[in-house]
Amino acid sequence: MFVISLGGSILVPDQIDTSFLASFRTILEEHLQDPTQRVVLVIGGGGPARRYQEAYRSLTSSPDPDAQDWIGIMATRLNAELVRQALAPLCCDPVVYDPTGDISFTGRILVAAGWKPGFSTDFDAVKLAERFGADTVVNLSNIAQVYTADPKEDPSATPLEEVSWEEFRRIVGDHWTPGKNLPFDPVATRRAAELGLRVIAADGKNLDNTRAILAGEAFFGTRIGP
Ligand SMILES: Nc1ncnc2c1ncn2[C@@H]1O[C@H](COP(=O)(O)OP(=O)(O)O)[C@@H](O)[C@H]1O
Ligand SMILES: O=c1ccn([C@@H]2O[C@H](COP(=O)(O)OP(=O)(O)O)[C@@H](O)[C@H]2O)c(=O)[nH]1
Repeated sequence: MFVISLGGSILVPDQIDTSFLASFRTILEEHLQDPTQRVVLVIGGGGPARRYQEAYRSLTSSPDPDAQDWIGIMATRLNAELVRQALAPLCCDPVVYDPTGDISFTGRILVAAGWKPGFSTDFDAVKLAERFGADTVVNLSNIAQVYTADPKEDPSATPLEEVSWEEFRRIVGDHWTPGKNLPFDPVATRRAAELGLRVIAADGKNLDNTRAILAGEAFFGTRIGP
């Protein structure tokens, strides 16, 4: 079973990318033609999460980090409900909010969203991988590879094919900031390292590449961990 963490920037960069969602659904349908496969899909908050968090920050002199996170969580839940309904009948269980709670997984795809403050949906994806015994989280976002530093801030940053958890922790740091754009969040990184999970980071818009990842074929991206 794959756990896929679908970055909000792919699904809802600003407006909802319905043509992306339609193509992504086709990829999942193809993958699930193999009756032994199931997929857990964790949905991020994207543009709306950042916009609503920014609005809140502009309205208060000392913004509360948990309040910002709750606003982001609600954006992930709205996005996830759209995905769940769009994937019916492959997905017939309610959207998962608490990855450690009671979970009904009777369909072929389980859709999950944000849980509680302190991290991003990357951590929820790690908890779900732990819960279902998956060894790989596919992290689809707006970057094709992880770089040695944020390429938007450091023009000398170079892309990585593979990176150990130890090295990756040095890149993303240890501190959580609501709404922060990172290839994989620091809290999720800590837990994934403890579990010895493998994370594949790849460009979510490249659907051929996503198909290759799910098929176990050669792909373009970064392997984090073992
Ligand atoms: N070391 C790094 N390598 C690649 N991207 C990085 C790095 N550090 C920070 N980033 C930023 O992380 C962003 C990807 O995260 P994010 O926008 O949150 O994706 P998503 O919403 O798809 O999950 C990139 O746009 C990039 O600017
Ligand atoms: O379990 C969760 C999931 C999300 N968030 C908040 O919701 C925002 C949007 O989620 P995420 O960063 O995963 O979305 P993406 O980066 O994919 O757009 C995060 O920045 C957090 O502020 C949270 O607090 N707890």
